[in-house]
Amino acid sequence: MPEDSEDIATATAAGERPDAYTDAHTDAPPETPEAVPGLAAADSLFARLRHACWPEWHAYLDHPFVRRMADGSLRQECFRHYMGQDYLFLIHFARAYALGVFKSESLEDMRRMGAGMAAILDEMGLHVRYCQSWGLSPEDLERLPESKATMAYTRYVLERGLAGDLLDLVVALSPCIIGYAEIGARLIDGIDDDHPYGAWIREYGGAGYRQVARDAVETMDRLMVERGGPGRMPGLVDTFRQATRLEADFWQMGLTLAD
Ligand SMILES: Cc1ncc(CN)c(N)n1
Repeated sequence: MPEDSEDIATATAAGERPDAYTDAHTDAPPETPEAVPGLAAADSLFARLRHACWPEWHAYLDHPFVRRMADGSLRQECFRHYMGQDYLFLIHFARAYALGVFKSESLEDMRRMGAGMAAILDEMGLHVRYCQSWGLSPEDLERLPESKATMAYTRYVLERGLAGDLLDLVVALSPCIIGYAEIGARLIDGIDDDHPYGAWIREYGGAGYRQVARDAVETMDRLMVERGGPGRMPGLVDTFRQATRLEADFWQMGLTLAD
């Protein structure tokens, strides 16, 4: 997690910056599931779901919001709107992890879900620091009206968790947790000290967040062994696809300042 609040205070929408994201993602789907370097093995459940939903995954990871954040050309207004909504989003995601504790059938799963909730609450420190640099308090953030994209995504995940079992819930959560680690890993390469979105990139591209994502990959695999079977795959793919589409919609909400 970045300690450097100057990093945050200088996060203004800069002009032209070198494009650090040009070879980030190809839209040609790989023939078989691929490993995600540093995050997931090719035969992991996450890699298989990512492969099954390749067009949606590509649209999420390579969204114009991400490209503009990478090259520094994203308008600060868009970033602020996104960060405010993301604060509300994370409150609901913390609730979803708490639901995961409730749905757990072993102490191991309870601990994992509890640790996931703690990681989400820690992540909100990034949002608080950014918003403080813009003169906003955490209370101001909590009072923001929730956008339709925030509501749609968070309620979808909570509903999957309520209607399904813990495996359904962790699959619904996975594009959020693991997708940002994949994006962060791509953006952090060669990033300048004065990058306008450096604090965000260092948060999601850093070792701490990568470990959170690795833990999520491992939990998914373990639950798939315990509760999965070939009959589960179509439903899990559907959940993963919907959550991934809702991630892309969330970027779009930031980019268009949608309410
Ligand atoms: C919308 C969204 N997706 C994912 C993350 C990373 N936990 C996030 N903060 N916001």
